[in-house]
Amino acid sequence: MRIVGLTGGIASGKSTVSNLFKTHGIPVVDADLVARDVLKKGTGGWKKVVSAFGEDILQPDGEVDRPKLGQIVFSNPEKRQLLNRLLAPYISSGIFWEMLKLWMKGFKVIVLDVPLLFEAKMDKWTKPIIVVWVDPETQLQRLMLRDRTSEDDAQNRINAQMSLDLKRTRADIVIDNTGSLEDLKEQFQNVLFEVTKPLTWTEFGLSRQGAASVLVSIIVGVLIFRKVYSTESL
Ligand SMILES: CC(C)(COP(=O)(O)OP(=O)(O)OC[C@H]1O[C@@H](n2cnc3c(N)ncnc32)[C@H](O)[C@@H]1O)[C@@H](O)C(=O)NCCC(=O)NCCS
Ligand SMILES: Nc1ncnc2c1ncn2[C@@H]1O[C@H](COP(=O)(O)OP(=O)(O)OP(=O)(O)O)[C@@H](O)[C@H]1O
Repeated sequence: MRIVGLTGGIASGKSTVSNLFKTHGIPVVDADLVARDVLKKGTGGWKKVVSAFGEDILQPDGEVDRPKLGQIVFSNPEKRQLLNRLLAPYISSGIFWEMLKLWMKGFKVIVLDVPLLFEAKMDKWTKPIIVVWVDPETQLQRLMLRDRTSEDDAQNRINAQMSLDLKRTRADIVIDNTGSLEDLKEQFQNVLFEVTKPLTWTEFGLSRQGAASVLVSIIVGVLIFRKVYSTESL
């Protein structure tokens, strides 16, 4: 199985690119959605976060008040690191289960959309790594427009991540999303071509079909060995 890493900065356009992959039949594991699930009321992640941050971060219905928690962690690096530490094990196992489901369905190429791919050191599991880059001013404007936040809040969120310029140096493929959606779709065609190239032997071995071939080869090998051995001992 080929595990493609998709990352970038906040509001750089990862979800927009993810949607393009999905419309071309390539499944995407979205780390933001996994992170939402592990923070739902009553889950292990929720319990850890409530005991560390207190019940003040809860809405009247007991769910986490996400904007409120966001205000706290995006303006305070220590609290952000604490939240990351508490949720990281739940997020990684959530991503693993999503990948396993896709593996069992027989998908040969999947995309992991993880905003913190480098920060969480998950880049070592993915190849190629795609970074969706955007120029800083466009990023700020798109973030403020999408989340209807102030410039200060938006800048805090941007500063909470590794810089996009650094991320692009660690990419195999860079998508420059500063232009229009049409520009993006044009670049995406080349990306799709790269990502859907025939699998390498290692990638094939990691796919369900590859694992099944290895298993069948082992069974056939054992049967031949037993046949040869039993004829020889006659
Ligand atoms: C703080 C929370 C509650 C704020 O929720 P909110 O709904 O406002 O934002 P949302 O989850 O949609 O995230 C939006 C974007 O913020 C950025 N972001 C989220 N968490 C972090 C973080 N810990 N550090 C840096 N950037 C982050 C990502 O680019 C993400 O795409 C939420 O982001 C959260 O639980 N974060 C910790 C979990 C995490 O690390 N998520 C990233 C998945 S790898
Ligand atoms: N090329 C583009 N032209 C104009 N607007 C765009 C373009 N690409 C994305 N956008 C808009 O910019 C905003 C951010 O894009 P998107 O939500 O895809 O970013 P993201 O990287 O997934 O963000 P996050 O890290 O918060 O999940 C969205 O409102 C989206 O519609």
